[in-house]
Amino acid sequence: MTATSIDSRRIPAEFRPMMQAIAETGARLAAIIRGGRDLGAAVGRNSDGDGQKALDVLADDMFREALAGTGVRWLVSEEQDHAIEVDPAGVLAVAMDPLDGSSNIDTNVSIGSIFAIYPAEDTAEASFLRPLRQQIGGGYIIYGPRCAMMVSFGDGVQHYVLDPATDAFRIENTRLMMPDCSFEFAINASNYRHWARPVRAFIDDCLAGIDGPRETNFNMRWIASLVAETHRILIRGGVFLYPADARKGYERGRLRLLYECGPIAFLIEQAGGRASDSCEPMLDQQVQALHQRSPFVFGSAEKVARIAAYHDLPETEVSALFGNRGLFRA
Ligand SMILES: O=P(O)(O)OC[C@H]1O[C@](O)(COP(=O)(O)O)[C@@H](O)[C@@H]1O
Ligand SMILES: [Mg+2]
Ligand SMILES: [Mg+2]
Repeated sequence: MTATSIDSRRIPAEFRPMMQAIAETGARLAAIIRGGRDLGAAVGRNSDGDGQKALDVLADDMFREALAGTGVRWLVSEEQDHAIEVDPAGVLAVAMDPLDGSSNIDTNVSIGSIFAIYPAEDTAEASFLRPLRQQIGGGYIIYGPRCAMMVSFGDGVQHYVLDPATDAFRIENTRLMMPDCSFEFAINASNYRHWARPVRAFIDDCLAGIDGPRETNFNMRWIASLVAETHRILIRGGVFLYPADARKGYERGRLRLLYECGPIAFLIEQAGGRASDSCEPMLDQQVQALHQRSPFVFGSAEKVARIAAYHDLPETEVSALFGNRGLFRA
C-alpha cells in the first residue's frame, strides 16, 4: 500500500514533513471511520471532564506517533492534560483537537481534526501561552462524504480534497475566500434561556425574518461539529455562535481557545471573514491556560460585527422589542 501524499507545492518547506504526517494520519482516520465499528464507545474522561470516545483516544495516539520526527517539538492535545515534548530538536509547536465533534461519531455525521501551529520556544508554556495572533499556521481535516483539508500558513486558505483513486490530497482551491454575505446562522438554540440578552436579541431578530427589523428570512443550522460548521461557512458563508451562557461550566462558552477557536479564527480571517469572542477579535486573545474555553463567534464579517454591536447596546435596548432597538433607527 502506498503512503497518502499531499500536493505540497504551496506548503512552505519548513511545514512539509509535519503536513505530510497530518495528511497521512487524516487519510488513515478517514478509512477507519468509513469501515469502523464501536468507535463511539465511551472509554473515559479527559482532564476537562469531557467524556472520551474510543475514536478520540485513537486519533490522539495516531497524531502523536505520526508527528514524531517531523519538526514538531511541543504537542498539546485536547485529550492530554499537559503538553508533550515530541522532539527536542523540533522547531514547531502544534496544538490539536484530534477528533472534533465526537458526539456525532455514532450518527455518521461529519467530524474532523483541528490543528494550530506556533513557532516552538524553549518551554511548552512559552510556546502556547501567547496571543493567538502569533499562530504561523492552522487548519482542519473534515471526515465527511469527502475527506478534505483546509489549511493556511498566513498567506490565504488552501483547500485540499483526498482523492480516493490516487490516495492523494489534491489542491482544489489555492486561495479560498468565503462569501461575505449569507442568510444562515448556526447556534445551539436549546440553550436560548441561558444566553445573555444581546445574544437573545440577535437571534430574535433573525427569527423574526421578513417581519422583523432585518426584513430578511434566515435559515438555521446546527451540526454540533465545529469542523463541519466551519466548512459550510467557508464554502457558503453565514455565522456561527457558541456564546457564554448561564449554565454551570459555560461561563466562558464551550470551545477551547488554543486548539478550537484559534485555528478556526485564523482560517476564517485568512478567508476574508471575522472571528470574535462575541465582542473582541478572537486573534487578539491571549492564551492563559492550555485547555481554557472561550465564547466564539465567526463567519461573514458583517454578521460578526453586528453581533458585537448588539453587545454594545444599552440594557434597555437589548431588552426592548426589536422595533425599538437603536440599531434599526435611521
Ligand atoms: O453539544 P453542544 O453543546 O451543541 O456542543 C457542540 C460543540 O462541541 C464540540 O463537539 C466540541 O468538540 P469536541 O467533540 O472536540 O469536544 C464542537 O465540535 C461543537 O461545536
Ligand atoms: Mg472539538
Ligand atoms: Mg475533540
